[in-house]
Parts: sequence; C-alpha cells; structure tokens
Amino acid sequence: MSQQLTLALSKGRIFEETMPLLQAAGITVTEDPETSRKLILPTNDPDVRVIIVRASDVPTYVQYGAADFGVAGKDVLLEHGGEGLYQPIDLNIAKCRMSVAVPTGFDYASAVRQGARLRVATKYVETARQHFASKGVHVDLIKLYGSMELAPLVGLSDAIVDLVSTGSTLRANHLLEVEHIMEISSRLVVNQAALKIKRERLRPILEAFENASKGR
Ligand SMILES: Nc1ncnc2c1ncn2[C@@H]1O[C@H](COP(=O)(O)OP(=O)(O)OP(=O)(O)O)[C@@H](O)[C@H]1O
Ligand SMILES: O=P(O)(O)OC[C@H]1O[C@H](OP(=O)(O)OP(=O)(O)O)[C@H](O)[C@@H]1O
Repeated sequence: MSQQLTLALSKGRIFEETMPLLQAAGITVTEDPETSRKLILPTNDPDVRVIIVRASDVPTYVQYGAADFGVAGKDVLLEHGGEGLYQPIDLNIAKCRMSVAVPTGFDYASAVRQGARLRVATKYVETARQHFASKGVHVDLIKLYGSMELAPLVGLSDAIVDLVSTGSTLRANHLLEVEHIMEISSRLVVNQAALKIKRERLRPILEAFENASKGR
C-alpha cells in the first residue's frame, strides 16, 4: 500500500527556496501558493502533498503529525523548543542572522556597562531571554509578532532582537546592529513517529534534500 506524505511549508522565501530541493527528489508542486488560495497543494506525485502554513506554525504541524515533515528556520525552531521533531538536515536556505539593534543615537555599550534595565521588543523572546541572561544584561522583553524595527522609533522599546540579512530594513529605520546573536538558516524537520513508520518512503527524499543542500 502506498503511503501518503504531507510536507509543511510557509509561503515566500521558504517555499521558493525549498522548490529546487524538492525537484532534486523528483517532486514538483503543481500550483503556486502566491496565486492559489488553496492551503493543500498537489504535486506531480499523487502520494505527496504540500500544506501551506505560517512559518512559525510549521513545527507544530510536524510535531503533532498533521504533516510528516516540514521546513522551518532555526529562529522558529528555537522558539518552538523542538519537541517531537527530528532535525536531520541544515538545508542552508533562508540564511540570515539574529541580532540586537538600537536607534543610531543610543549608546548600548554604556547602558549595558551601567547595568541599565533595557526594554527589548522581539518576536524571539526565548532566544532573546537566553542571550541576555548569558551576558548578564537586565531586560524587560516585549513580545511582538512583526515589524520589530518600529518599536524603538516610537518609544515602545530601547532595543530590538530581529533577523537581519542585507541590513537595509535597519538602515531605512536608522537602527544599528550592536550584537550578533547567531547565524540562522532553515532546517528540515521530521515527525519522529513518521520517521519510523514511513522510513522507506521518506528516505530517498531526505537523501535528495541532503545532497542538494550540500552544494549550496
Ligand atoms: N530577510 C531574511 N533573509 C533571509 N531569511 C530570512 C529573512 N527573514 C526571515 N528569514 C528566515 O525565513 C523564515 C521565514 O520567514 P518569513 O518572512 O517567510 O516568515 P515570518 O513572517 O517570519 O513568519 P510568520 O508568518 O510565522 O510570522 C524565518 O523564520 C527565517 O528563518
Ligand atoms: O536585513 P534585511 O535584508 O532588510 O532583512 C531583514 C528583514 O527581513 C525580515 O522581515 P520580512 O521577512 O518581513 O522582510 P522581507 O520579506 O522584506 O525580507 C526581518 O524580520 C527583517 O525585517
């Protein structure tokens, strides 16, 4: 009996950057999530389907087995905690870094030296909490769901923890990167039960992903 496989992806850069890896496994998604309103997309393989979810929801769908595997950023996986997930491959896609940034006029180093309590806005509260705790910096974390760069400009926070790639969003908002927290890329995540039950079906796909991502 053939086994159905469900892959969870988010729209945008993860979907786009995963397509060449899927193609290396002989799988083509036959509808475009940017134009289709469908959340379950067919592929050329009748046993493989792709579900479109929010980037931060990918680990949850995979954890509970609603998807057998998915692609999620390290930022998202650290916030989720990784429970129930096997993370075999760094796909080397959607690369960026997580950093602390402040308005250009704010003397972050002095504030930290003086032991000031800083208000930090971020979507990544768990990672930020660990980062500042490891440096002994006192912070009040303010949870946001997007557009972190706005927070210090309107007095919501002194600093932000956000993702940076080209730096153009920071520059456009007169913010300066003052600390590098970690490099970020996206990983393949697999439901632990699916890995056992559907091992034979998953194996060639995981191998193709691994080989294709090595060359990146
Ligand atoms: N500017 C960037 N350059 C490269 N990779 C990035 C960039 N911004 C985010 N990423 C990576 O891509 C992943 C998906 O980002 P995307 O913008 O599609 O979702 P999101 O808006 O962060 O998530 P959600 O919709 O759940 O709020 C992030 O989790 C991160 O790992
Ligand atoms: O350093 P940059 O290249 O400016 O990228 C950084 C921006 O990218 C991400 O946002 P989002 O995914 O909303 O932005 P994007 O789609 O414009 O990259 C992130 O939250 C930053 O705001």
